[in-house]
Amino acid sequence: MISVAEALDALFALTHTLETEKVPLRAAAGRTLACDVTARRTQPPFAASSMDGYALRRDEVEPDALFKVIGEAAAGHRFEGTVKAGQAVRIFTGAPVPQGADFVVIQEDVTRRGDLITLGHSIGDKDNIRPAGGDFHAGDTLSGPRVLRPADIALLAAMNIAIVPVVRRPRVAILATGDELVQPGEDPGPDQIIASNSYGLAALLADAGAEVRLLPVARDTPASLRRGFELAQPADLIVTIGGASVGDHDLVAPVAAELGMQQAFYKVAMRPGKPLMAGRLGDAPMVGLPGNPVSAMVCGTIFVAPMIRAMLGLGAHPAPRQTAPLATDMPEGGPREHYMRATLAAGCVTPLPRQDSALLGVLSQADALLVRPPHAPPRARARLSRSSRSDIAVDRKMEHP
Ligand SMILES: Nc1nc2c(c(=O)[nH]1)N[C@H]1C(S)=C(S)[C@@H](COP(=O)(O)OP(=O)(O)OC[C@H]3O[C@@H](n4cnc5c(N)ncnc54)[C@H](O)[C@@H]3O)O[C@H]1N2
Ligand code: MOO
Repeated sequence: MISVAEALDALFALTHTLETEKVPLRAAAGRTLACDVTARRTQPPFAASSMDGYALRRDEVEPDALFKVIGEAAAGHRFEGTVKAGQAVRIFTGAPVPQGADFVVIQEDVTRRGDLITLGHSIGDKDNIRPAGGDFHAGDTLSGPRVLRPADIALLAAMNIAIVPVVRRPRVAILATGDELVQPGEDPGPDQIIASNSYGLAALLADAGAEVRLLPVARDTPASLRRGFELAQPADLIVTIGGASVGDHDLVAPVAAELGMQQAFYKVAMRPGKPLMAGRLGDAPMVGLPGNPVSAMVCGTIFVAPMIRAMLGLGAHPAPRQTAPLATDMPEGGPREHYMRATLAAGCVTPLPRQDSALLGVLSQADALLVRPPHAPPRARARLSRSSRSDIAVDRKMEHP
C-alpha cells in the first residue's frame, strides 16, 4: 500500500491546469483568476477631497482667516478655475481638488456668511486630500492565479476590467454505484438507502471550484457501470463512489480496466479510505472512492479537492494543516495514517468518540480531521506545552480545506 503523500503525488501527476476562458465581471466571483491583470486606469484619477468642506491653500490656514468662496467642486463636476490667495472653493467628498488648492478644511471648522468663510481655531494638519493614484496606478497588477473574492471583484471593477480571464472550471462527473442506492426524495425499498455520498461530494467539489455532474446511479452490473462511464464523458475528472473493495459486487476496477483504465494505484495506507483507486480513463483522470460515506468524504477532502485546485492552476498542495493542542489522552495509533473526525473548541482538538466510517452524523458534528501518523505513539492531553500539539487537517468546515 502506498502512503497518503505518495497517492496525492500520483493524483497530481494525473492532472494539468485547464485552459483560460473569459467571463464578464459579474460572473467572476469565486472563479480562479488565470493570470496577472493590469489596471487600465489610476485610482483616484485625480487628487480628490475626502471630506465635505472648503478647498484652499495650506499656507493660508490660520485661526480666523477669511476667504472668499469663488465656486463649487462636486463629485463628477470639477471646478475649472484656479484657487488664488484669499480664495476658497466649496468642495464635496470625491470631488477633484481644484488647481491652486492643496488643503480642505471640513465644513464643521468653518463659519460661512454669504460667499465669505472664516476658519475656526482647531483645524490641525490633515489636508483631507486623497492623492491621485493613492489606491493604484494604471499598469499595477492584481496577480493570478487566485480565487476571486468579493474584494477582488471590487478592485477589478475599479481597474475598469469588465471581462476577466479565469481558468475553466473542471468538469467532474460523479458516478455512484450500488443496487441499494436511491436518490433523496425517493421512496427507498426495505433494503435500500439514500445515495448521500454523491450529494456530499458534489457540494465539496463545487465549493473547490468544479462544475459537477451527478450521473444516474449505476447498478451492480458490468453493463450498468459501462453505461455510467459512457455518460461520464466529456469530463476532466471522473469520480466513482463505492464498489471499490474486494466483494463479489465490487465491479468498478474490473469494468474500468476493461474500458482501458491505466491504473495509477489501488489502496492507500490510510483510515478511512484504504480501498481508494486512481488512474487514467481515456483523457480523464479517474478516482474511485470507497463507498463508506465518511471514507468518501474524507478522500474527497484529502485527495479530490486538492486535484480540483491543481486543475485550476492553484498549485499542487495538500489540504491545509495546522497544529492544535490535544484536549484528551490518545492511545497508540494503528498502522495506517488515521484521519479522525474531531472538534475544535477554544483552540484545542478533541477526537469524537465514534470513528466508524459509516457515521455521517459524526462527520457533520466534526469541524476538523485530526491526523495521526502510522503507528503513532500514545499521546497525553496537552498541558500547554508545544510538544503535545497534534496535526489537524482542513479548516473548521471540512468541505472547504
Ligand atoms: N473483506 C473486506 N471487506 C471490506 C474491506 C476489506 O478490505 N476487506 N474494506 C472495507 C472498507 S475499509 C471500505 S471503505 C469498504 C469500501 O467498499 P466499497 O468501496 O466497495 O463500497 P460499497 O461496498 O459499495 O459500499 C460500502 C458502504 O457504503 C455505502 N455506500 C456506497 N455508496 C454510497 C453512496 N453513494 N451514498 C451512501 N452510501 C453509499 C454502501 O451501501 C455500503 O454500506 O469496504 C469494506 N469492506
Ligand atoms: O477505508 Mo474504509 O474507508 O476504513 O471505511
